[in-house]
Amino acid sequence: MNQPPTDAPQGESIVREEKAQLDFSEDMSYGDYLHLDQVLDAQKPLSPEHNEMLFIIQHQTSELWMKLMLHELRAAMGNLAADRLQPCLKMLARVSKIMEQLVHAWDVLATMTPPEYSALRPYLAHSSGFQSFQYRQIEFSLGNKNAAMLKPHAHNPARLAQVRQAYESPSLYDESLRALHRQGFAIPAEWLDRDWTQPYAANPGVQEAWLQVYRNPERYWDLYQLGEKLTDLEDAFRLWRFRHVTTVERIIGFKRGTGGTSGVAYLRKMLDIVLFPELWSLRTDL
Ligand code: HEM
Ligand SMILES: N[C@@H](CC(=O)c1ccccc1NC=O)C(=O)O
Repeated sequence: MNQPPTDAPQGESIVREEKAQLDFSEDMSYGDYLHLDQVLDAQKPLSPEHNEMLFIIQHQTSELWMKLMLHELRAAMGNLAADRLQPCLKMLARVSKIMEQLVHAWDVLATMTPPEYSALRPYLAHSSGFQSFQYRQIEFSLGNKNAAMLKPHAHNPARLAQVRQAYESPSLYDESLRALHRQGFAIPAEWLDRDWTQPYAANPGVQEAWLQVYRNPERYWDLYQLGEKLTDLEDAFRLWRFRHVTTVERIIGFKRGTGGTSGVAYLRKMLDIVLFPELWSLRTDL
């Protein structure tokens, strides 16, 4: 067997030589800064099941990533509204990477088998991801508006106000069309100022504007990049929806959801949603 040379620094001496800070009786430590006492004390299984820890941590980490996604999305929309395209593009790239991270996260949850989940499912009562107020804000910010989705938050006025804010505000795509207009593209007036609570409806004038951008990328480089960043984001979101419904089917089959929906059939309907329609349809005409 290979032995390390006798004069090689060992663990204890490495730490000593590096002069690492070791006393945190007065100083702020790693755990203090990150409030790990709170974060790591927030997993409270209700069942005796081993697999409930996976279920809780999967959802809590997803909610943390969603928190960052909303933070970036809001800032991206602020930059877009102020015609600061470059910072907006950088933030949208991060949002898509977070979404990709959440797509890959399904691999961890998919290690849970149907009998493992069935054992802890009764403890979930009627709670469901359907009631995620951060998820709903993301959907609304991306333009998937639906008044019925406000109802699960009615019992919590502060949360309801946050979700309603996203519901009543222009979406990322609405802001993109306003940016196109400010750069001289003919966007129909009713698409520039409308009742933002209504879902977006595709429009030939909007498609024509994007077509001009995609036919002249060098001339409209920023907007062309914006179009592709939006496409990246919708692409990643579609993958997330697909992994969700497939993971759900392999774990609970066609059982009704704890949130009261039909389950897989409901989630499959969500696969048909198109957030940025002209960015997809223009490709046929290029
Ligand atoms: C065993 C794992 C899971 C199962 C069986 C499951 C099942 C379901 C079902 C059946 C629904 C439809 C609503 C209902 O009636 O309950 C739903 C919705 C939802 N789930 Fe999951 N889910 C799982 C994991 C997750 C994870 C890890 C997340 C990530 C945060 C998540 C987020 C959501 C969201 C956001 C919705 C609402 C979707 C929408 O309205 O479009 N779910 N889930
Ligand atoms: N809707 C799921 C339950 C569920 O998945 C869930 C329950 C509580 C907290 C988060 C959940 N995740 C996503 O829907 C079910 O029907 O089994």
